[in-house]
Amino acid sequence: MVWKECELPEASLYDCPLPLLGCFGGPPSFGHQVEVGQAETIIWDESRRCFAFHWRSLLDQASTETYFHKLQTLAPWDQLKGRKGQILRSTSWYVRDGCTCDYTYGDARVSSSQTKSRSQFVRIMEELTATVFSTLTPSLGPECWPNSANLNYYADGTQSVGWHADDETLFGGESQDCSIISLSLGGRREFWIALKDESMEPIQDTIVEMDLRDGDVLSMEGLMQKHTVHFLTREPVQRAGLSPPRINITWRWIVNHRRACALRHCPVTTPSAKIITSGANSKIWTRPWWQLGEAWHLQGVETLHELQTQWMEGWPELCASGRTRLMALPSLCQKPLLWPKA
Ligand SMILES: O=C(O)CCC(=O)C(=O)O
Ligand SMILES: [Fe+2]
Repeated sequence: MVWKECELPEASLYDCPLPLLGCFGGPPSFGHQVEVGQAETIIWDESRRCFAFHWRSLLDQASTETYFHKLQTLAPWDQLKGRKGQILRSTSWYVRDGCTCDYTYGDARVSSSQTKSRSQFVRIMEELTATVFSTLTPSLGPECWPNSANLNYYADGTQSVGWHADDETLFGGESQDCSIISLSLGGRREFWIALKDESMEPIQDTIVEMDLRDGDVLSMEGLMQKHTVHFLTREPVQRAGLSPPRINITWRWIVNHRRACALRHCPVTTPSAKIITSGANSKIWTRPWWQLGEAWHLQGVETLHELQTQWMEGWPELCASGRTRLMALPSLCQKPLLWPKA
């Protein structure tokens, strides 16, 4: 789907580089079958700075079955109910590394403190986070992995999530780049994405439909939460009650911790740069590096801090020279990122 260009374009990738998770494993494909582990581009809208990618079967069946079973039985599920008392779905909330932020979803508040007593749940989530992110972004360490995840349990095809954006203040998605990565376990379900109008309603002729199957990963990146809404549909009535259960894990980066959280003033590390170290040289890949080809070599620069202090001054000339486009000088990343030497 190609959306009509936005009249008031957002900052371009050229002016404000953004490392896209969908590009970590090589050029993402557009609209054709890709190899396992490679991303397919679902949305590439530079004018709105909206990007979405789909990895089919990132996790194999043995892993998905194990994690499905463990999470189904051990996650501290809270049932969300509609006005008539019907169960909409169940949710659970996971935070890493001493964060105590809770999460509000509509009227429901999902507390993180309950997860403290659920050390088994935390262990499973740690393991699953490591499995997924060491596959998606092998060159980034655990300090760059998301610091939270929302989990949904859909008992059957009657349970769903209506049109919404993940634009809570915690994640900053209403106004700044915000990556959200979701993993599907269990039954296949249909997922829709659309541009939104001023009243947060989907614009009908922009709807992108896709299937999310067991083991699939979907990322929504850049300003997706500002410009679009998404929807997990109900299954058609005749088969809704028979559809197999599904668990969805949606990882996010909390960038605005709550006032009571000990991490309130701690810098957040997101994968805002891709520096590949090889030998004595660090390279920053140009963007899109598979089109422009040449990578920019940075002698001996190992941390983002060095990169910023040593290179920011020369940045306008570098861009103006047209020699290269730097892949990433992050807005969100306030902490130096260290990459291991090859
Ligand atoms: O279950 C899904 O795939 C979507 C869940 C979702 O959009 C959310 O939790 O915000
Ligand atoms: Fe969502």
